[in-house]
Amino acid sequence: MRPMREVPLALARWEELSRRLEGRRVALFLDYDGTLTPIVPNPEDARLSEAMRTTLVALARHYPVAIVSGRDLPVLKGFVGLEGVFYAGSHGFDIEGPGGRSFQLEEGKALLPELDAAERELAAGFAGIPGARLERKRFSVAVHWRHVEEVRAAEVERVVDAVLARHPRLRKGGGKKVFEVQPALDWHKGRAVHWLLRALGLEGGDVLPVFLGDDLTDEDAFQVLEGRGLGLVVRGEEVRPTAADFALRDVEEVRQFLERLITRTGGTAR
Ligand SMILES: O=P(O)(O)OC[C@H]1O[C@H](O[C@H]2O[C@H](CO)[C@@H](O)[C@H](O)[C@H]2O)[C@H](O)[C@@H](O)[C@@H]1O
Repeated sequence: MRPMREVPLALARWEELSRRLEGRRVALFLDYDGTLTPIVPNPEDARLSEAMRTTLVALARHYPVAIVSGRDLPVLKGFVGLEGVFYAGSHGFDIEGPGGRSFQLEEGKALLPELDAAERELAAGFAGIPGARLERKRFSVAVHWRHVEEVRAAEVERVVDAVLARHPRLRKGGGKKVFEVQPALDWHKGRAVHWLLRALGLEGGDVLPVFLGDDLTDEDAFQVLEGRGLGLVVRGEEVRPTAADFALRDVEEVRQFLERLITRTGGTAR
């Protein structure tokens, strides 16, 4: 891990980066919010731009592509809406892989009634906090506090912690002005990337998995790929430490990076 600002910018170091791709079969794993779409005030407004959609269509012709997100799987598929791309929702607990193969973590399914109970308790707890908003995904409940008054933000976390104290088999994750209440299991985006690589028959040493993401939950994937693949962090204004190898400044740089992958000479198509 190193400070975000010390991570070299991918586009500025393109020659060096593209040498690491040479002779390898590249597989792409892309986060959604903050990576393919800019962060916006309301989750339902985070729509893919036409430019990014066009880029993804071309990308998927050249490389295996999976979108790995904290979003609910059906919502994610609806937003992206592309065939020939694989999808992992609920932070990797709910996957739609190649050949119609799907995966839902069994231990996670067993905890769904507990998640339902926590969701009800969270809703009751937030009744008195204007701006707090719940977003239910199959395997997690996002507690958005972006629209909560600054002075009351700590109250949101207290409600989440109180609910979790009654549900020790659930845990709290973090993100951009959001807490995620999810099964306390050893499963995350990095494990989902492994599952997808296996399902795609891409476990060999000639394969280079490349993960692009902007948030804390993407760090699990960067760590899993350390020494094995490449991690690119979309850094925005953030200053936290990261395990990523390279950085991109924003969503537009993500698109430019993906375009370079499409057009690079000697690229290893699938
Ligand atoms: O793993 P991701 O694809 O990055 O999803 C992470 C969470 O993203 C969404 O929330 C965040 O983006 C919203 C839209 O820009 C923003 O309004 C919100 O404040 C952010 O926290 C999504 O709503 C969550 O379900 C995802 O887990």
